[in-house]
Amino acid sequence: MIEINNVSKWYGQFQVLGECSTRVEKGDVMVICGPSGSGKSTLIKTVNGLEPFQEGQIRVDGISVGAKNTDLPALRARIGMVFQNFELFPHLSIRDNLNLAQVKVLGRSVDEATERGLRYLDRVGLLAQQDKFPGQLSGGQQQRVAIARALSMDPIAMLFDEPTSALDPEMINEVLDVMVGLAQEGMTMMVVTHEMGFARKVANRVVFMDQGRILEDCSKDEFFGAPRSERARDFLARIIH
Ligand SMILES: Nc1ncnc2c1ncn2[C@@H]1O[C@H](COP(=O)(O)OP(=O)(O)OP(=O)(O)O)[C@@H](O)[C@H]1O
Repeated sequence: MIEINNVSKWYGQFQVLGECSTRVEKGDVMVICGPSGSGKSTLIKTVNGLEPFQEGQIRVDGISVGAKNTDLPALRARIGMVFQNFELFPHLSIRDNLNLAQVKVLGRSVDEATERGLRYLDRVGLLAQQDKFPGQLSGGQQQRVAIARALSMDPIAMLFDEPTSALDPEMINEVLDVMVGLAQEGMTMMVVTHEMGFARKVANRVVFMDQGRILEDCSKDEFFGAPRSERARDFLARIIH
């Protein structure tokens, strides 16, 4: 469903991604982990066209990403993305945050968009908040709205870029619980996270990155059991106590 082939990217002389290749099949839950600055966010953002790259190819459900004529709105309608900082529109109500892209990108009527948006808002437990504005919600609630907004576009896959790292500790689980539910329902997911508990619980694949390279691309059991690279062993030793 998502195919990343030999993708390289440079900022000037600095190579942020080096010949990265991996594949995500339907129903995969891939956790991407690695030290700070290893290129995880950059890699995930190349998948929906947010980060251009100089070499390699990416294909998402048959759409070629990075090619000059990529249909970015079509791509982003198929792939849901959830960011560290929620990226909700502060001046719009929660209901309108959920409606906007459905109406503008998918051409749904406001009634249809509202009906779908509220269904997903209910699913993340926030139906009662529909008239509020993002600033009136907690960080964990805002992130759940961001997930509901992405789901209301009927994505074929969801990308999560450190979705809990801007949250206070007591709010992390409410967001992870929604993500665990999605994974268990079979949603295809790529998740950049430091939450190794989440990875152990629901990932079926783990990619470990270091200095822009993919050093491990294996099953969860292989990764947590016996990672091949010394860098991954060091990383696990440092983050798992
Ligand atoms: N616009 C930019 N210009 C120059 N360098 C950049 C730019 N954006 C990111 N980088 C660098 O690219 C490297 C990879 O960044 P990236 O955010 O992808 O890493 P990451 O693994 O997601 O890190 P973290 O876990 O800290 O979020 C870092 O060294 C970062 O400083």
